[in-house]
Amino acid sequence: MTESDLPVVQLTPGRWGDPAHPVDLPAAAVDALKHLGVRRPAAGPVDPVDRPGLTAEQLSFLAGVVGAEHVTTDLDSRWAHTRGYSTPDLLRHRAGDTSDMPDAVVYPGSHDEVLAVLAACSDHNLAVVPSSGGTSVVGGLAASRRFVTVDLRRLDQLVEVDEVSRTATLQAGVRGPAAESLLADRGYTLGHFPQSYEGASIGGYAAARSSGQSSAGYGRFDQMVVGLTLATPRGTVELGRAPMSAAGPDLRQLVLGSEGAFGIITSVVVRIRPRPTERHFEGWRFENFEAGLTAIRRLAQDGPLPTVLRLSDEAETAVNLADPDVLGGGTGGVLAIVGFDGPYTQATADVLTAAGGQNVGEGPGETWRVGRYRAPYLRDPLLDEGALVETLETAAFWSKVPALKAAVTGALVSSLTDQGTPPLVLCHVSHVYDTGASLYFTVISAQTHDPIGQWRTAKAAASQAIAAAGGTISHHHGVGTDHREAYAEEIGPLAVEALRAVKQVLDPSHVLNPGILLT
Ligand SMILES: Cc1cc2nc3c(=O)[nH]c(=O)nc-3n(C[C@H](O)[C@H](O)[C@H](O)COP(=O)(O)OP(=O)(O)OC[C@H]3O[C@@H](n4cnc5c(N)ncnc54)[C@H](O)[C@@H]3O)c2cc1C
Repeated sequence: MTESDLPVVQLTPGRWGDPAHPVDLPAAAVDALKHLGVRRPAAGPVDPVDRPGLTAEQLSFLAGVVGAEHVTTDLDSRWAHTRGYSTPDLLRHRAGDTSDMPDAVVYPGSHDEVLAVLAACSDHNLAVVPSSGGTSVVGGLAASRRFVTVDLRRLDQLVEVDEVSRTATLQAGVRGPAAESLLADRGYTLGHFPQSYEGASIGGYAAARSSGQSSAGYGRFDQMVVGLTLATPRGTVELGRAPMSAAGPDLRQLVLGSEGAFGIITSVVVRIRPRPTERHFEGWRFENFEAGLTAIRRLAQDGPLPTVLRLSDEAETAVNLADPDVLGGGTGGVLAIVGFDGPYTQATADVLTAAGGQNVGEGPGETWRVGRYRAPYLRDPLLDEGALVETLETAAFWSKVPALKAAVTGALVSSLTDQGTPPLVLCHVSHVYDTGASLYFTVISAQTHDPIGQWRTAKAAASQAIAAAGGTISHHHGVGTDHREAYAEEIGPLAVEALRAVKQVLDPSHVLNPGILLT
């Protein structure tokens, strides 16, 4: 089975993934939670109580644009569009917290309808939050004032494939598996497989600068985009006349990562590649994280890079691999996953061997490949048991990666231990470049009586550690509302002012995603 065979999952609010295929916690995990002092909460989820919103009559101007059947104000639709899938989002959902609920959901069916919705909302001073897949984990779907959600799911077409240039034009609402399936019918792949693949969409990948698990071979999503169309309250911006250009700054890069603050991306032109005819995934064992880091840096800098390259630290290796025999019968050590779309590259294996790696075969690689979209399903049963579980990510230049890892781990451990809930912190290198890499952390501890505040405190400590150690506040999740202040500090006041000036031109009424990306 490949990614093009996977179905689009209709996400249910407040729980990740396909409700028809939940994941039970393995017994070993339940035991581990006891060691962390995790206790099942007494109270269960609370149903949301509707709060007075805008009425259908007040929103009739939207019905005039998209048709009454494409504007909804009912509680179920609005609740389903309330926030995304960070752990604080899920906890607020369980608490029945409707404070960030949209007043309506609008489903435009074309670029022109998106333009008309934006113009109408500007005229009525009504804030707009675009939603493509709705999988944001950085508070990217919760505006700071009353808003309508513009759900782009009706923009679900593969518009064009240019086989000579190897590009495809995809509309913003095409979800990951649908894009892959549409391209597979023509013999192509996009090669973009984030762990949220089952639910996330083309528009969200572009808006939040997503990076997929095959980034070593296919690149980040922003590297795949060669053109895009942006609807703004003032009209259309079309970018990407040629693959590369020296005609001024590359404005595509200004839109990529703008998270709906400058406009709504309605379609993108992406680079595509022929579908691979074979795939191989295998595990490599290294004595410790530092040795593994040196090995994967060699591949990233001197090649040849495989398609998938990730390296777990000791803690993550121990948790993910219940069977130590998988690591060649050795005790301890760390595991790297190395995947190839296309023929196996012996030269890659030679570099890893020369750097002290031991090939432990296809078993761990296949286990990872088969389970890679199931891992996030574990979060909900962990929360049910009373665990606090959340992830965060960052990136830095290679020379700073070891100190960054130590600083973030230390900050999380001290903050959560100080709160009486010592955590387990797992880490892996998730994406590599010739100049640096990204680190992805998973944190598990018992919940306090206020798990949202508990995580806010721990995340603040981690964010400070990231800044002090020279990392970025986000490698691929984006800014949203959660990282807004840290992002402003990272780029400095003059750069923030420049972004505000761009917003002022494109969105003079400030209706687009207020409070997201920028204050
Ligand atoms: C379990 C899980 C695993 C994840 N794994 C990964 C991963 O491996 N890699 C990764 O990169 N991310 C990952 N994410 C984060 C998330 O999936 C990505 O940020 C993704 O790019 C969001 O896509 P989306 O279509 O769901 O966007 P949305 O959540 O709908 O939107 C994201 C932001 O962009 C804005 N926006 C949405 N559509 C548009 C548009 N068309 N034009 C302008 N602005 C728009 C929204 O208002 C919001 O601020 C994960 C999330 C979860 C829950």
